[in-house]
Amino acid sequence: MAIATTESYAAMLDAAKAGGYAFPAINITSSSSVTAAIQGFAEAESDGIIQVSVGGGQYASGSTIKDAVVGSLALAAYARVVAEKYGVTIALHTDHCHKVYLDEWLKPLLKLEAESIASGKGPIFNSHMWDGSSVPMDENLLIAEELLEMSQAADTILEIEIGVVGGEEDGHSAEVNDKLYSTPEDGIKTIEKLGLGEKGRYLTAMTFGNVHGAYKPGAVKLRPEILGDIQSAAAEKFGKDKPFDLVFHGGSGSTAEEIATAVSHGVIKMNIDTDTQYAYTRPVVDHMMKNYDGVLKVDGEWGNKKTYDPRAWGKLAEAGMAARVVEACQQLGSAGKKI
Ligand SMILES: O=C(CO)COP(=O)(O)O
Ligand SMILES: O=C[C@H](O)COP(=O)(O)O
Ligand SMILES: [Zn+2]
Ligand SMILES: [Zn+2]
Repeated sequence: MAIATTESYAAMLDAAKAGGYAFPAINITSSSSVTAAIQGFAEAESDGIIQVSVGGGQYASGSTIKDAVVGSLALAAYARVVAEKYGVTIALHTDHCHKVYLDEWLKPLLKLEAESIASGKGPIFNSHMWDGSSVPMDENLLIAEELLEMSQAADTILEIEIGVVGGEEDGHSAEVNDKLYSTPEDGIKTIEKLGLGEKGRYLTAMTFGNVHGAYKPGAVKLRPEILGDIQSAAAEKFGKDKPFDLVFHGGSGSTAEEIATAVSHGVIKMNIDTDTQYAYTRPVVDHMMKNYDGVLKVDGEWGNKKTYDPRAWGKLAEAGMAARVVEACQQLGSAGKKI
């Protein structure tokens, strides 16, 4: 088992929908965080999803280079090689692509993937997100329709955002307003434009108060039951039970109950970044503080190479992040679920 194929990714998503569980989708930005996420999935005996944001791709290309396509391809290539060693299937995804990044990031990736398919090779990523939250709904769906067509040529699944996820994502900050909560009308409009799979499979991030980042309890009002209302209205209109394959953004800091309710309404992918970032950094801070006079050359001493070797603290970081991935798999019900 290794990086998902088109078929095995579809099987993962179908199994999650039928089985009432969801996969964590973990943001990765470096070879070390790719390893950490996959290690976590392996420890949980769970298949999973890793994803690159435009900022993550820029960083991975080299912080002075900032080429999101190069960095995304580099992370995918690294993941493809190392994932072979872990007994789980990992899907590769790209996260929020706003309109301003379509031409420099998502469309070039989709074109490269279509070429790869046309020449008989497999896809590179398994799915990509178009984030139309900063344009009017009609334009969001129009662009989604175009990208869904491109996704078919690339053999990838498209994720869309209906409503607005709050907080920040690569410089895009959303104001807290009623768009944080999607409506049944939004759901019906989406299916009227994009169909029920016959134009290509898509995942939908319907918003229910989601916010990127982690906040003190009470600051974020998640209303996951909204997802049930949207699924029911669409089911009644189009005659298909739970027609949406839903995505939960801003997974960090959510309670087990909020997660369970969202999953019960058809969430099959939950994005986690802030909590896994913290889980990666926390053990490094601990290591540096405990080994202060080893990682530093204090008072003319020579420090201790064994403590400042980046592998010494890197593996602690990876273990910390992996443990948070295991927790996510347990909360989402994907632990022990492998295709
Ligand atoms: O939604 C996310 C990535 O798209 C992650 O959100 P958090 O950082 O709140 O976990
Ligand atoms: O969009 C939210 C994800 O956490 C990605 O974050 P980023 O844009 O800072 O890389
Ligand atoms: Zn968004
Ligand atoms: Zn998000």
